[in-house]
Amino acid sequence: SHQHLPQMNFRSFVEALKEDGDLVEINEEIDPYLEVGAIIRKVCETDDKAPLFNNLKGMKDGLWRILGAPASLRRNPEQKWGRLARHLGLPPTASMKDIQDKMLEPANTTPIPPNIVSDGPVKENKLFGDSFNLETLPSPHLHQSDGGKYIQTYGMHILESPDKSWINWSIARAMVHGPNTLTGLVFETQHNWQIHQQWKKVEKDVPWALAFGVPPAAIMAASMPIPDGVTEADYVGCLTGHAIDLVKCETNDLYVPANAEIVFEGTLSITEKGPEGPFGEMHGYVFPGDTHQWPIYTVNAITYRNGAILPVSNCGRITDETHTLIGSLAAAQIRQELQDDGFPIVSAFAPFEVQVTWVVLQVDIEKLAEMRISPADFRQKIGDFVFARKSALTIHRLLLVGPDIDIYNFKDVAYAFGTRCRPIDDETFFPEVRGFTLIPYMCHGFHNPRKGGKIVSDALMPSEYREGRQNWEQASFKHSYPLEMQESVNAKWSAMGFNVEGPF
Ligand SMILES: Cc1cc2c3c(c1C)C(C)(C)C[C@@H](O)N3c1c(nc(O)[nH]c1=O)N2C[C@H](O)[C@H](O)[C@H](O)COP(=O)(O)O
Ligand SMILES: [K+]
Ligand SMILES: [Mn+2]
Repeated sequence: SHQHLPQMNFRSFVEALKEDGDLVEINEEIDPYLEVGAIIRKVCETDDKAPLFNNLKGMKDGLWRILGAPASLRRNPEQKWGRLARHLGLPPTASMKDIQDKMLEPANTTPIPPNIVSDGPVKENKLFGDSFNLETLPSPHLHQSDGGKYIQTYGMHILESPDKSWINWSIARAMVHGPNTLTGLVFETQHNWQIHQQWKKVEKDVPWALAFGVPPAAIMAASMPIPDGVTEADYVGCLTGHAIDLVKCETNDLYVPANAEIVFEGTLSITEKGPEGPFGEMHGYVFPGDTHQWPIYTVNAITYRNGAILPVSNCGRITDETHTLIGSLAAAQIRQELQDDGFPIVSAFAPFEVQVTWVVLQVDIEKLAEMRISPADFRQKIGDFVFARKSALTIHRLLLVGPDIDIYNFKDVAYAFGTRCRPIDDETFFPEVRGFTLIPYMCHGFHNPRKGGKIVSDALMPSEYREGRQNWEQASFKHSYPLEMQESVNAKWSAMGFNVEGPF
């Protein structure tokens, strides 16, 4: 198949999906009120092709088409992660481990700063002041009980620290608030919150840009909790091997990807707030009427490409971008930080079946045995380290497993959790650490919504701690029969008349 260069722009990414047969173009008129959302939601729940809506009710002056489910799953098990792989120029058969390893390549390497250009496709059309109205643009109303039209679910917020030492790119939701205003989450410990705090100190509203349809490698970095102070643009340069082209905004001194589909330019208020939410979120719930006050973004200008495409993530029940990206990339970053601190962790993944509220950590049991550490001490050390870090903001359980478990296969994870982790005695509780309020058992549960509710569950067994080995065999086809027996049975499987399908 075509070996794609790292996707340096959103359009070639959409073309790659089309070439892969992973795109459904919808040219009949679709209503951005619920109909777009319903189609994207069904795509996410059935791992179907990405929908490209070319004819939205209310489209005007080329604003806008919509691409749904930009980084959700493919049904074909050989290409389960293909849509994510295409974000990074990896082959569509890449594994999640390949994708996480690729996203960690720039860690601890020299950054490749962006390339400043004077023009680009994103400058093909420009609207200023009252020549646009966010309330009449075809912004999608994604879930029936959402508090507003969530125009921003897969765009990239661009914020610069007052001292210009740090430019952060990140995804955070935002909904239409007025003709030229949005309200959106600015969540404590996130980098948009950290920078917002810095501008509060200098008592100035935050210069802001929101770029939609950015180079796919950029939106992956925007979704990843890379370290405080690291400029995502430099990280993306490492990721793709070449400097990313940026062009200056019309109305402020921020820079945006020159080939972005759409850019909003404006300010993020340090004083004004407005009603935001509820929103059908990453854990699969909407609590009708659950509206809160969050900061107001003011849009002063819109620039956009001809035929501009707005990418939309309609999140909720699995599987969508909040699972494939928030879970997987937080897990990758947690792995990196544990390894940098000398912990014997091989890989990490947030299972979709628990709406990415856990991270499963694969432990190198030979190294673990050399540490001569008790289970209680190891759990305490790991929990104290991880739960104090921003990268684990969204994670409430760490599950420790040995080498015979495929952490990307929940059947394997549940098998280990259900049989090797003795409730109470093999678990360590963390009631004092920062909690993730978005999880329903936090914000709508019985207890403190901001603190505690985190745990390390240990599915490592005594022989793994003491001898660095597993003193059992799985009673399974792969582990209870000599390899030649497995091979001979597999060789004659279909001839015997068994179903040729199957994971073997
Ligand atoms: C991929 C993706 C990531 C996020 C979100 C979405 C998608 C699709 C929404 C669909 C919009 C839903 C919303 O929950 N959302 C979201 C969010 N983080 C927030 O603080 N607030 C949010 O509203 N992240 C996660 C953040 O993007 C990551 O935590 C990232 O690490 C942040 O960047 P940084 O602060 O570390 O630089
Ligand atoms: K980020
Ligand atoms: Mn960041």
